[in-house]
Amino acid sequence: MSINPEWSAPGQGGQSWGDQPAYGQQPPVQGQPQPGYGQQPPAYGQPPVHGQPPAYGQPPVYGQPPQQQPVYGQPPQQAPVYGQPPQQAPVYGQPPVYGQPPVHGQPPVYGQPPAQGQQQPGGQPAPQGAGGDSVVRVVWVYPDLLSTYGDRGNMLILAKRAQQRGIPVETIEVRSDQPLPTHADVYLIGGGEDGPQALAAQRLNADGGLHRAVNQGAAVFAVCAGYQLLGTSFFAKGAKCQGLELIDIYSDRGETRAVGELAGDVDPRLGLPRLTGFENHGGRTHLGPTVSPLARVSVGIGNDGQTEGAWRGKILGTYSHGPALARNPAIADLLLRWATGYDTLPPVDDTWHDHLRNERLTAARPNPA
Ligand SMILES: NC(=O)CC[C@H](N)C(=O)O
Repeated sequence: MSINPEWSAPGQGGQSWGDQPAYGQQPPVQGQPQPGYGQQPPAYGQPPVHGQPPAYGQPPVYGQPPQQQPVYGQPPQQAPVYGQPPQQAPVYGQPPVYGQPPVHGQPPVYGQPPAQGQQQPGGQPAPQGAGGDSVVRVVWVYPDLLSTYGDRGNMLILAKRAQQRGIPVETIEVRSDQPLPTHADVYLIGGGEDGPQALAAQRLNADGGLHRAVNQGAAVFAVCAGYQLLGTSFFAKGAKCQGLELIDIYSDRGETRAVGELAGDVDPRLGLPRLTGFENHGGRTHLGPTVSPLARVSVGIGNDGQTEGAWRGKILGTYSHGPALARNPAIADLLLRWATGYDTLPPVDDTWHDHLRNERLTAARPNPA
């Protein structure tokens, strides 16, 4: 992936929301199936045997009534009867709603069977993540080098929120002396001190697995040191280090260390509530024209006191620890939607996340205007 060498100077470029398409309007990633009309829900378990009714949880067979995929915490819905019209007719031009069959041209909703008559032999494959099947695979990259302020929680929250929806999920922790698997759907990279951060960047560049995974359409969520090393360069222990060049950012050092609460209003195209987190970093990050800031800072420093984090496609970086996905569960759901191709996920109980968010956002002291 090439990076535009003519980056704007800090504070001049990449500071607007840019013209990236919003989620749901992203251009297709090469080699990735696009969810749409006539697609099947993800397959679970074994393929059905010819002449046998499909077992619970298996994909529907053409000519047989599709069965409802169960959703954790939801009562099973009645499967449509062959020869009978579906109970709810899809409405053209309406966004998909959980509990309704998929609409032509719209991504399907997790847990819904295709509507009767939409099932086509030889149709499009089911929406799926970069791993090529219905299991969402989450790799936690180098926890032996990059894991500060509870970054492990990001993996736990992501897995928990998948399980709560009945989405099969596999978590894989990959140490820095192991090759990085390239078949996963989401890669999590945590924060770290300068020395381990520099070593992690060297090893990730030598391994090449993260680059291959991104080219195959995997999502990346990176925090602090992990965020900095996604760019072209960063500073560690006073030395300029080569980054992964996966996004159009670079980092230098600030005059002071940024330590404390971090909050901001997220790029509206991502459809997320306010960002909240804890930051502790010496680096300052500058965005080129091909990435967008994740948020506009209202509390703390983030990239440079104005913007915080960056995103492009399915790569998202932030200075927010906390862990970030415990404080911002909507980001976890965004990653799950990117991984599964589903536009909508069933809601889950966010009571404790909301308590945490309210408490932290209330405690945070806004920057002077
Ligand atoms: N918390 C972190 O990940 C720190 C990142 C980096 N070492 C810095 O100080 O900027």
